[in-house]
Amino acid sequence: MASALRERSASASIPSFTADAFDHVPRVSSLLPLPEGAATWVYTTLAVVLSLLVLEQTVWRFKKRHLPGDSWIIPIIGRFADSMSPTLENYMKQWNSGPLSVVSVFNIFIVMASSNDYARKILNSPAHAEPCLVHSAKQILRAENWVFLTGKSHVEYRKVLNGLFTRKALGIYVGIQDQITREFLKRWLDEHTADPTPKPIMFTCRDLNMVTSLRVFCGSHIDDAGAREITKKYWDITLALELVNFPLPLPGTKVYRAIQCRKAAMKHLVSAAAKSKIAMASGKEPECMLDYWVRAMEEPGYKGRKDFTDDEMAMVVFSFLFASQDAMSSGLIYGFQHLADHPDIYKKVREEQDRVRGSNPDRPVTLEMLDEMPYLRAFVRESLRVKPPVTMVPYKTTKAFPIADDYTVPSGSMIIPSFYNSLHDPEVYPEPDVLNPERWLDPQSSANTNPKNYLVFGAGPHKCIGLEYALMNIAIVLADAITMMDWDHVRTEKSDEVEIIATLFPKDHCLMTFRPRASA
Ligand code: HEM
Repeated sequence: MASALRERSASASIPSFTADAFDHVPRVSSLLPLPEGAATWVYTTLAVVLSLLVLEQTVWRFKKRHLPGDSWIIPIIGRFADSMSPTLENYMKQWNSGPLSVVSVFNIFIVMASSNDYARKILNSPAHAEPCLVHSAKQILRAENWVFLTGKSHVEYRKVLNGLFTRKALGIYVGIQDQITREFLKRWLDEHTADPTPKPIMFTCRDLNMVTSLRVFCGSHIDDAGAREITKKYWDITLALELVNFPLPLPGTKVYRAIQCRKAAMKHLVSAAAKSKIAMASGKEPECMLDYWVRAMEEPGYKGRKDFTDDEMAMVVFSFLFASQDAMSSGLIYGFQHLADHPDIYKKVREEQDRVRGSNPDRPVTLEMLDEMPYLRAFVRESLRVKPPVTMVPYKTTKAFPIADDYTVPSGSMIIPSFYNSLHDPEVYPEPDVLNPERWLDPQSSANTNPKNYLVFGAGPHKCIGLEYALMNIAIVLADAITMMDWDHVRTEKSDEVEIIATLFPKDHCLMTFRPRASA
């Protein structure tokens, strides 16, 4: 008996690899009561899924090569969770991990370029990379929008549109910007007089900016109800501007809601373009960008160039709203916050305003007056440098892009030049986090002698077309606000934290109080 037990336990502890040895192990098929055909299907599916997962990791490693980035990726979604709630700290970690680094989101291979040289190389290599903006941009703007054009057709389009931002054109817009700003500031003052508790200026600034844009672009060709509808719905577009969205624009998704907003806005913009053509044909004076554009198309020198349909004009105006609303709002809000937090700078900006406006604070702002405000212009430039509204612009490689001697970005990848490190380079901007408008006042300063670092508006063939308009508008709002009102920023522990909603905003949305100016 004892020897029999010994024999049995020995054979049980070290089974020999014969078919018999597995006789006591229940067969998998007996655990899963599947008909034989279905079992084959399940095994095949499992094998295919497993192979795809292995393939996914292998492709990732193959593309990544030696660049900093995850050693393996979360299957299918990759860093989707991070892209849903991006933080500046996470981005900075990524940018500081190397001049080129990689991430994967929904199997989109993404190369981040953080150095000035690589960022500029991407922006200036139209043969290898073109802007794709965020993932949802084509769905929101429509794939045929001019901003997606490349090469010769993009150059031709831009040649016409550049004409909308000449000094002569800006001279028309400045009066509209000044007038709308004053109307809004009066309303802010009334609201703060009725209820002096500090209020976040996030949405007040967004509304001011949207109404200014609509009136500059479309004048009275959009009625107040239309302007209100676009202003109200536009937030849905901002929310959809994540780096990578849920792939399908199904009802209920952010991209779906953004598309509905575009449709509503386009209805008003197409009608505005048609009304502008009628107004100009009847001999009226141009009062907005659309009028100015229609008039330019009627000039004899324009013959033979592209005629724009109402729909095409509306799509251009929509692209301007798309490109400007978030960036301008961010620039404005940080402009208010930075001025309020730096009383010495606030004082200098106000002194300059009083000097230029003399005894008449109600005198409408003109381009010539803005020329006499170098300190304000230096401040706006510096405020945008410290907190650049657009920290990066996604591009897509159209062919393999040999960006470095030891690395070629595969064709079809997303490649993202980031501007933050260029704009905070201590060699060019000593004490880069310090807000110092004076660095722009000395023509020999390293800030002025290294313009290639100032990437707030990008570079290359797609450099921001609205640059001068943007600088002018932020300057006018701050100039009017500092002339008409006294303001205080209520600092919270979140004032210096950054929230990324398409562009950068202070996390507490900047709590301000405004009072009528005590002394003129
Ligand atoms: C503070 C405000 C603004 C900032 C920071 C800003 C920044 C930028 C940046 C970084 C780019 C990408 C450049 C590139 O790919 O190299 C860009 C492109 C563009 N911006 Fe702006 N922008 C601002 C305001 C505006 C305004 C007010 C308008 C229109 C009125 C505008 C219209 C455009 C357009 C149409 C493009 C695409 C140009 C093209 O593809 O040719 N932007 N902007």
